[in-house]
Amino acid sequence: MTAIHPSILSADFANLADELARIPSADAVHVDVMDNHFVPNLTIGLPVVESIRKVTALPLDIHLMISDADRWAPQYAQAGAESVTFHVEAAAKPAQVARDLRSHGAKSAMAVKPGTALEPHLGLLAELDMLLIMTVEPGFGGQSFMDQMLPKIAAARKASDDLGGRIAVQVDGGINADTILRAAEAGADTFVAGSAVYAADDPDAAISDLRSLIK
Ligand SMILES: O=C(CO)[C@@H](O)[C@H](O)COP(=O)(O)O
Repeated sequence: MTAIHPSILSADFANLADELARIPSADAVHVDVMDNHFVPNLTIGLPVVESIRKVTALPLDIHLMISDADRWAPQYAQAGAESVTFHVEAAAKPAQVARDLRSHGAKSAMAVKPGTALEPHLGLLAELDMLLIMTVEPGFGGQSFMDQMLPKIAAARKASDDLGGRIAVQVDGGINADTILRAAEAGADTFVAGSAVYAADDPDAAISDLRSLIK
């Protein structure tokens, strides 16, 4: 099973309800929360996520690019997110964060930046439902896919398969018609696409086009 999660980072933030209505076939909406501390960019926080929850029936896939994930992550689960991704680099007790997310009814996911090795953190897999392999430096949309992350995607796939394939392998950054197949062949099954979807005249058609490339 594969899934396409459009990132609203490339959408019009002044018209989010309309922008969400343009992607009815998305498997989930990817919401990038940035604090200008963990990453050098500032986007939205909890109140906006709560408002988004009210205007779309699509599942919310929250990607926290914020410091102190231990404190904030559970609140996004309480806001109705289907999944909450925290960065392992930003969590003091990642296993506890993952448990907290699940206890609030959300899937728990852990992200690693391009420079962060995956192996030291594989002991957390039992607490996780998804691994996010960043394929750009987090912070901005419209960057180029880092091919050097392909082995890390493959390692995440193997780690998931060793546990029966239960854990989704998400990729985020530079996913478009030129790169999605490489990421899929390396083992990714969940694809975040921002500019490739929202720069298109018809974002929902762009989702279909991406889907057709990995079928
Ligand atoms: O988390 C991030 C960026 O840090 C992403 O979710 C971007 O929004 C993806 O945008 P594109 O690379 O697809 O334009």
